[in-house]
Amino acid sequence: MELDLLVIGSGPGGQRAAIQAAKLGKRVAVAERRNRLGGVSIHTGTIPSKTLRQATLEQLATRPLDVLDPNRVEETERAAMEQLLDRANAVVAAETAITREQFRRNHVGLLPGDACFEDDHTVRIDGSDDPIRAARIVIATGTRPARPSTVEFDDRTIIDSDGLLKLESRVPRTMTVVGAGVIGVEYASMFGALGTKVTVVDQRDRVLSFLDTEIGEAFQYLLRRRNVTFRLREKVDAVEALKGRGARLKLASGKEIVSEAVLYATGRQGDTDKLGLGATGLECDKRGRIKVDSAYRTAVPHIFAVGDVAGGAGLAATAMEQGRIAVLNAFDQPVTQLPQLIPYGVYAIPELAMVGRTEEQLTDDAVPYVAGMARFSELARGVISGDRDGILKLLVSPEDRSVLGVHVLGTSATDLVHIGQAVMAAGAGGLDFLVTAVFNYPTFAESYKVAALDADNRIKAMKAFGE
Ligand SMILES: Cc1cc2nc3c(=O)[nH]c(=O)nc-3n(C[C@H](O)[C@H](O)[C@H](O)COP(=O)(O)OP(=O)(O)OC[C@H]3O[C@@H](n4cnc5c(N)ncnc54)[C@H](O)[C@@H]3O)c2cc1C
Ligand SMILES: NC(=O)c1ccc[n+]([C@@H]2O[C@H](COP(=O)([O-])OP(=O)(O)OC[C@H]3O[C@@H](n4cnc5c(N)ncnc54)[C@H](O)[C@@H]3O)[C@@H](O)[C@H]2O)c1
Repeated sequence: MELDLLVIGSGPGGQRAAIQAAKLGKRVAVAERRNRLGGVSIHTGTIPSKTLRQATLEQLATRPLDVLDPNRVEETERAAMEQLLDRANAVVAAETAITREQFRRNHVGLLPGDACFEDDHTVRIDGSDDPIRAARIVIATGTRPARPSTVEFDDRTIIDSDGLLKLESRVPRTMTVVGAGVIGVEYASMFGALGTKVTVVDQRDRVLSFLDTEIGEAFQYLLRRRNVTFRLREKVDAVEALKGRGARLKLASGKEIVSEAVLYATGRQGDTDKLGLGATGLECDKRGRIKVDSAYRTAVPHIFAVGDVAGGAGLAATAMEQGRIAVLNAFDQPVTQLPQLIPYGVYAIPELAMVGRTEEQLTDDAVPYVAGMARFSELARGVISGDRDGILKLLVSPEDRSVLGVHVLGTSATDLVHIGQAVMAAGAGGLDFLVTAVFNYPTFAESYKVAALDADNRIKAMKAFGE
C-alpha cells in the first residue's frame, strides 16, 4: 500500500494529524493496536478517569443512607465500584465509536495491529503481509505507565492507572498512592471523596509543584478534609503484597504503610521500544521520548512525532494541536506555532485550573503584580451550589493592567479558566475589560468581576498611598 501519510497511533495527536491530512486531500491511514482505537486518551487515560470522576460526584450526591449500615457496607461498596466502571466502559465505547465514524467520513484508513518500521519509509503492521510505504510518517504512539522493575504489579492489589480500570473488587477502604503528580492526585481525591482512607507518598516536598503556592496549599487542606493524608519527602524503598489482602510499603525513612491497594502513579514512559526506530536511524531518550524541532520534525525530515511520545505538556489538548501543526508543516502549508498560553486543568475533587504565571514565577522574574481574589463563599452561585471553598485569583500588572495569571480552585475551574485565557491573550487593559463587563448572575464566572474589582481597588489604594 502506498500512502501520502501514515500515522502511527490513534490518540488525540494521531487523530488530528490524520484528519488534517485528509482535509488536505491526502491519502492517509492510521495504524493502531487492536481494540485501542482512540489511544490512551480514550481507553485508559483522560476519558475513563474523567468519567469515573463524574460518576463519583453523582454517587456522592445520591448515596443511599444504607451505606451507613455496617452489615451492608461491603455489598454497597462493590456495587459502587461496578457502577463507576460500567459508566467508564460505556463512555469509552461511545468515544471509540465517534472516533471510528470521524475516520470513516474523512476517508482515513484504519490499519489494526502493531506497527514496526522496516526502513524510514516502510512500516509493517503485525498480522499483515502487505508492507505500508508512506511519503511522510507521523509517530503518535504516546506513553504507558512507568513500572519500576522492583514492583510486582498484579492488577488487583498493586496497580497502576491502567490496572485501576480493571479492579473488580469493591472500593478499597484504604489505599496508598505513590506519586503526587496529576494522575496520583486526581485518583487520590476521588477515592478520598468516596470514603477510602488514602495516603499519598511523594519524594518531592510539594504536591503539584506547578501550582501557585497559595492555591496548592488550599487544595491540600481540602484534600486532607476528605480522607487524604500526605507523606511528602518520602521515597519508596520496597512494596510487597501481603497474604490475603493488601500490601506493605517500606519507605526510605523507615516508616511502613499497610493498605488494601497501592496505586503507582510515578510518571510515564514513551511507547517506542517495539517500534523498530533503529530501522529509521532515529533514537529515543531513556524515557522513550523522541526529539523533535518546533515543527514536530524528527532528525529524519519526513518523519514527525507528536503528543506524549514527543515529550512536552503531556496533555490531550496539546497533543491534538501538535498533530494538526505537524501535518501542516509536513505538507508545506501555512501554519502557526503552538500558543504560549496553555491552560492546565486538574480534574481532582475539588477541581483546579491555571493559565499564565504563578505568584512565585512573577516574583522570580521580578515582574510587579497585584493579586485580586474572589471567594466562592461570597458568590451567590457558590452559596446556591454549596461550593463555599472555591477561590479565583487574578494576578495583574499594575503598570499596563494586563492579566498575568489566573488560578482557580473549585467548581467548574477547568471551564472557567478559559475566560482568563481569552482576557490574557487580549494583553494590556485586560483588567479594565473585567472591571467594566457585565456577567450573568448568579454564575461562577462572576468571580472574574469580583476578583478584578479587588485587584483594581488594590492598585488604586497603592497609588493613593503614594500621592
Ligand atoms: C489517567 C490519565 C488521565 C489523564 N487525564 C488527562 C486530562 O484530564 N486532560 C488531558 O489533557 N490529558 C490527560 N491525560 C493525558 C492524555 O491522555 C495524553 O496526553 C494523551 O492521550 C496523549 O495523546 P497521544 O496522541 O500522544 O497518544 P495516546 O493517547 O497515548 O495514544 C497513543 C496510541 O498509540 C498506539 N500505539 C503505540 N505504539 C504503537 C504501534 N507500534 N503501532 C500501533 N499503535 C501504537 C497505542 O496503542 C495508543 O493507542 C491523562 C492521562 C492519563 C494516563
Ligand atoms: N488533568 C490532566 O491534564 C492530566 C491528568 C492526568 C495525567 N495527565 C498527564 O499524564 C502524565 C503523567 O502523570 P503522572 O502523575 O503519572 O506523572 P508525573 O511525572 O506528573 O508525577 C509523578 C510523581 O511521582 C513522584 N515519584 C516518582 N517516583 C517516586 C518514588 N519512587 N517514590 C515517591 N514518589 C515518586 C514524582 O516526584 C512526581 O511527583 C503527565 O504528563 C500529566 O500531565 C494530565
